[in-house]
Amino acid sequence: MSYKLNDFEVLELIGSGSFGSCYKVRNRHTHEVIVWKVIGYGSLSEEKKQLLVTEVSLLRDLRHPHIVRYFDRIVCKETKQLYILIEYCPGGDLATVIKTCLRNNTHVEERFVWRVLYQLGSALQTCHSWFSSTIILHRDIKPANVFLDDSGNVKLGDFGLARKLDASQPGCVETMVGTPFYMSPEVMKGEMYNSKSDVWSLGCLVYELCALKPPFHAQNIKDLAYKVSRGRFDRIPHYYSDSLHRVLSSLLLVNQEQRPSIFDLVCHPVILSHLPSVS
Ligand SMILES: CN(C)CCCNS(=O)(=O)c1cccc(Nc2nc(OCC3CCCCC3)c3[nH]cnc3n2)c1
Repeated sequence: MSYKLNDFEVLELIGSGSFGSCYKVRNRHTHEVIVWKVIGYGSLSEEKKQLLVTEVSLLRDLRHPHIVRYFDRIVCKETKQLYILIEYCPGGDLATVIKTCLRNNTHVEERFVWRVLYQLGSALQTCHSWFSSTIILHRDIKPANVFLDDSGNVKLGDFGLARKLDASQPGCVETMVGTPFYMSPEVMKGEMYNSKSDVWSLGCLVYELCALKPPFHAQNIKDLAYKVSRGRFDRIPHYYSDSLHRVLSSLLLVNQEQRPSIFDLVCHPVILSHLPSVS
């Protein structure tokens, strides 16, 4: 079914990003609450228009319980705006969770950390799977791109920088993308971004969820690159278990050959042992 703008009532602005603005809207007929991202494409460069087309086409292909669901898009030629209709996540984003912990001097429960690790790992497994004959690299995994539903489950969003890799030419896409603090050693060295770079970023995100700061931080990209290349970081706080520290240390191995794939991660016995028992 294709929608019209008038099928929706705007409830509130959730926030704005480099792409445009994000609104919470209600379907006037079904009363379903969703999000629409409004993107003005009139002044976009051809490259940015391509990024936009990429995000929409990727989201349409990706169906997973831990990836925000894409519903449809509406093009308004008069105003040169694209409305991307996406699943609303009432729990907000992990960036807000981290800020709240810092403000209240609290920390995230280990049970939740394992849940985030497994759920984002299974979302990335779908992206990195070959069955769809392409590999999708998210390339901008960060707390502000991970949202919570109303049951405390996480959903990976914002595939604006994602890229499809043709399975016949496996491996890589261009370099130097994503959040600098989460940039992997290989990307810092100017090598190609690949699926193990997403694994590194996942390790940085889960580390930050525990320590409330990224594993590698510096005042400038040169010092950051040096720290990342050495791969040394403080242990997560001692109220988190050694097994969690060991799993995070494996995701943050400088040598990408030694770093587990997303498939290794989601099948790892220690991850599976922390999943809620099915009653
Ligand atoms: C970076 N944040 C601190 C911004 C403050 C805004 N609060 S928040 O923590 O995101 C928040 C609060 C309440 C509900 C939601 N739900 C939500 N938000 C999305 O995107 C937010 C948008 C992302 C790009 C930058 C602007 C904000 C969704 N995208 C798909 N489903 C979405 N569901 C988010």
